[in-house]
Amino acid sequence: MRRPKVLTIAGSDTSAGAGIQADLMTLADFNAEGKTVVTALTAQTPNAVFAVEPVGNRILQEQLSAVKHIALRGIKIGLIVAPAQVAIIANFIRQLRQKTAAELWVVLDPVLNASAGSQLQLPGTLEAIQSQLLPLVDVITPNLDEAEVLTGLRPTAPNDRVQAAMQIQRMGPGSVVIKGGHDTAGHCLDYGLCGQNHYWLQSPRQAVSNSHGTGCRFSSAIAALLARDYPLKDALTLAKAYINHSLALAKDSPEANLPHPGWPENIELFPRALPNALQNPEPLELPPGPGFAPCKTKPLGLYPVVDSVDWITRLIPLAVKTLQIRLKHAGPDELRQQLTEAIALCRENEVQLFINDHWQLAIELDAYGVHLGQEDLLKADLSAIARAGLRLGVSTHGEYEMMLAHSLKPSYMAFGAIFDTKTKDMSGQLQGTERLGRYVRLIKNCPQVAIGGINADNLDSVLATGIESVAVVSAITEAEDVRARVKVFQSRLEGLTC
Ligand SMILES: Cc1ncc(COP(=O)(O)OP(=O)(O)O)c(N)n1
Ligand SMILES: Cc1nc(C(=O)O)sc1CCOP(=O)(O)O
Ligand SMILES: [Mg+2]
Repeated sequence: MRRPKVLTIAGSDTSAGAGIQADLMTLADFNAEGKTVVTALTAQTPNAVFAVEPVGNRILQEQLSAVKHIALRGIKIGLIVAPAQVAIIANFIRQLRQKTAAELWVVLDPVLNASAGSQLQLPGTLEAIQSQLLPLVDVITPNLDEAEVLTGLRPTAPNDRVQAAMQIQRMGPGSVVIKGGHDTAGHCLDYGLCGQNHYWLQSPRQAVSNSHGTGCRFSSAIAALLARDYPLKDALTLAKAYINHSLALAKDSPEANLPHPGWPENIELFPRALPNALQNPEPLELPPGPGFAPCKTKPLGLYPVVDSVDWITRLIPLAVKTLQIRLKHAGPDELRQQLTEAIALCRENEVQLFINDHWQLAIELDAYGVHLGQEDLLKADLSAIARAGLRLGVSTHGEYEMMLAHSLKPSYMAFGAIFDTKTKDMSGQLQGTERLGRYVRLIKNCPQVAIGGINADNLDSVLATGIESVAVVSAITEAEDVRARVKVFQSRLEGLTC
């Protein structure tokens, strides 16, 4: 799917800073093809609304009929001005869902804040949205004012944000994103309740004289990204980076529209992912001191991940310089014995050996490095790993996890799973080469490794992204001729650095 089709159902804004005009430009920035259904005409500048006129029910219905045959992957809903409009739109979504088995994401930007709401909406619209539309919505993106209108509680503190999101979730939407753009602290804290998972994103507050249209852009970006099969946590991360970029480029004029800056490509403008703002409203802290030791060999090159000392013994004579031992089923005695042998063998042969998961043993046995997944990362004593001089490699699956890992300045970051793999269930976490290319361009000063489903046949497409190291399991361990397979990988990877 190159350019998924996404419909925006919203009001027209004469200033083009918000509404359907801003939605279309945002959808284009995220490579989605926009379709439009107009709910109202407005006459406005970035800072004043002069007139709002709802379109009649018949023309609203006709517009929806005209797009109902399009294979839509996403719908973004913005301004709705009358209860009758809510009923027509809800009916349209119900019919579309009945008609097609394909996934259709519906994102609602509720445009409900008390002051604008009183100017823009007819009485009964809010109640109609709550009773008829919310049960059909996948993601709702209220700001603090709108969350307060929906729940009666202003969710200022992180815990209130969770409570408010849960309350809104009970009204129907599977996911609730409470935007922190109106936070008064030095940072904005955005919170996503996605099913039962909690995601927190922190960005420095940017004071601009006109932030008109940020809500429209944010929700349109999310709709486009969901339509492109991004998981919601990654869509949030990218949508926030987009808003941050737009605000950073804003002209200091109340009349100037915020720019549409294109796909986010500057890591400095990405939000920081916080593991759990309830326990700790700060980003994961870098361990004090010099941080994690760098890897000696850069790039890591071919990086086989194996499950025994036997495999390490076979691969060392083939000039493999980076290895990982990944033991998932060994009991404590066998684990200690295998790791002790593997570490000694690799040290003797100047091979960089990473221990998967078992960071305490890795420290105790003075290993070269450890590799941790995101969940282990939150439980591990990162300062102890850094103090002991061990390298740290971190798994990431998408932009949200990438931002969590990036704040730690690890010795390398792994991006996966690039392709489907039989070695581990990675469903819902496949990245593909287009996304891999974006990670490679974003992360400038940390060695990078791609993993997941990489084999001799698809290696060229992986290397075309600019990645210089690949971690593989089955491509090596299931090769008929291991020596020949290692050579294939080595020659293509070495070719990159010649
Ligand atoms: C290089 C590399 N990248 C990713 C992984 C996956 O690690 P993790 O997320 O900890 O999952 P398990 O390997 O423990 O199943 C890896 N091992 N190596
Ligand atoms: C262990 C593992 N971790 C992944 C991740 O994306 O984090 S993918 C993966 C399996 C890699 O095996 P193969 O090379 O056989 O596909
Ligand atoms: Mg692990």
